[in-house]
Amino acid sequence: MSEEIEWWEYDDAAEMAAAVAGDVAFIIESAIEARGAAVIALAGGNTPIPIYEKLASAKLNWKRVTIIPTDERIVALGDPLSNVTAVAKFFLPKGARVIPIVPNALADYKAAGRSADALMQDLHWPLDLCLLGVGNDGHTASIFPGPDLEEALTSPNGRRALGVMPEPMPTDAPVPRVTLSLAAITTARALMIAATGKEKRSVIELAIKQGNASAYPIGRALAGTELPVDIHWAPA
Ligand SMILES: O=C(O)[C@H](O)[C@@H](O)[C@H](O)[C@H](O)COP(=O)(O)O
Repeated sequence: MSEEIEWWEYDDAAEMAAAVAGDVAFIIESAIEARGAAVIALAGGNTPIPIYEKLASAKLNWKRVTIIPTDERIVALGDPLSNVTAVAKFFLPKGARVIPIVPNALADYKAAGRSADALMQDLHWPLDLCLLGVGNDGHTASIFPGPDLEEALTSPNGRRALGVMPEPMPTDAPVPRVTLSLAAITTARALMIAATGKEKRSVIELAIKQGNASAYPIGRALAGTELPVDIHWAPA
């Protein structure tokens, strides 16, 4: 269980974006200083977009930064649902290496997961940062309830990614996914959550109370890390 969970509350999403972008920039700089490069995973979805906008204006040695999405919807690159496409828009022009974890929208989601996992073996682990989003149903990255939940939660450390068929399908993006495993998330050197709205806040609070017994994937992520975790929150 994370020893220290700290909530950071903001007046609005813009204020949150500026603060989180500042923290992420600091982590990237420190990693470059310590190891010559930074490898980070960034959440998909809509909430972090203003954060990425701010972060992209930071003066960093972007050529030394590798970015992967924490999870990807299995759609073609360039599709409006593609998480890496949204992230790449901000950071490719800066010179960062943005890696599509699902370069080809394979029909077999498990094969897509295996291919993402193979691709990730070439990266430097652990991640310097994993920035997580949360769904109103308590999912994080693409660790969703369904037939692959147990595998996502319990796969061993060396398994970085897997395919997931959410059940029920999330209505905003009803497609199978590839996600970082819980092990890949919780072994990151820094873990951060960015969420907005009362509903997500209540889910996270309940998940923290439930700890390792939580049915919410975000609860399992918080229970599975030893790191201090910052939860950044703003009203919707
Ligand atoms: O691909 C995805 O769906 C995301 O990576 C997912 O884990 C996201 O963080 C939450 O669903 C919150 O999404 P919103 O920020 O859009 O509410």
